[in-house]
Amino acid sequence: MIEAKSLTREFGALRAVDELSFSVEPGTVLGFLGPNGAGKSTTMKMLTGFLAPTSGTASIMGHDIIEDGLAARREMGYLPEGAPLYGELNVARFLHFAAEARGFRGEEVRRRVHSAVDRLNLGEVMGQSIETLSKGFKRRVGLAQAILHDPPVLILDEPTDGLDPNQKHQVRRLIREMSSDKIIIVSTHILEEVDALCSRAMIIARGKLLADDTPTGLLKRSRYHNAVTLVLDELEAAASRLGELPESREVEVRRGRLTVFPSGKGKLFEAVTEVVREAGWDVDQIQLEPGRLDEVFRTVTGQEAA
Ligand SMILES: Nc1ncnc2c1ncn2[C@@H]1O[C@H](COP(=O)(O)OP(=O)(O)OP(=O)(O)O)[C@@H](O)[C@H]1O
Repeated sequence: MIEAKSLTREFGALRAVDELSFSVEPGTVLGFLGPNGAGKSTTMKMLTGFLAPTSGTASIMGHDIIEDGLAARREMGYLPEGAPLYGELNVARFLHFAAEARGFRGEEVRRRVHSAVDRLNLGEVMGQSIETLSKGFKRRVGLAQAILHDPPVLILDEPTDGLDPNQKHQVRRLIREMSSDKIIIVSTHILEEVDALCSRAMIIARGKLLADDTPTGLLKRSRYHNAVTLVLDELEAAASRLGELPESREVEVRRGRLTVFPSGKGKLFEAVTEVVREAGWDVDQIQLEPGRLDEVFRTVTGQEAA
């Protein structure tokens, strides 16, 4: 498992990561979620040994990142922010080099590279230098490098950044496939990624851990959790009629939509559909809301935008 204990990093007067403590078990895809500058990349750099903590430490599969850094790094694959190093190398050469640096030799190097190339669909760019690749291919080469040695821990800094929708889907599927027995930490500011990928999410802002929950648990914190939203022509009439229901606490009309919030008494969705049927309104859409992550994110981080 991974265990971080009061992990802290200062840059001069700035405390980029502030006493972060958490533990993660295998079988988890943990999302680091936070606004720009929250400290996500800095935390990942400390876990992977690229940056020394100012104080605190962490252990990776029992190896302390400070006392036993090399053993800790052997257990990890790391996709840093941006492009892989050595832009002048072609993809095949870079991946062979990375496999050799991981200690593989001969046929095993070819087997490892072939398997990673296959999983990330890199066949067509093997002879191309990394610096001439599109952003999406660069990310996927970086990801191939991170999974070459099939490590139990993967630390992936914005793995889907720069990918088109098809590639995003493919990379998320790969991460999910690998997740059953690994610890995978991904950083993102894409909220849909949390829902699509993560079994647990930590919201970080200004270096501090502000929430640590499952995606469903985060959605439950939303004021829209279990609210009912309707799109219909008779907005005003519906707002006043539905606002009187004992099952409703409040109604909100925004951008042509009417949302009814639950009072906690009885079943709101059933009560609303009953009134709609009786009144004979022409309803285009009706939805029981799971909750809205963007609103939870704004509330938790106290900021306006993700
Ligand atoms: N080497 C450095 N020197 C000085 N300040 C730094 C350094 N690296 C990071 N910082 C600062 O530390 C804070 C946290 O940065 P970090 O890159 O960890 O944030 P992040 O959550 O990954 O943001 P983003 O989502 O934009 O990648 C920021 O204010 C950043 O400017």
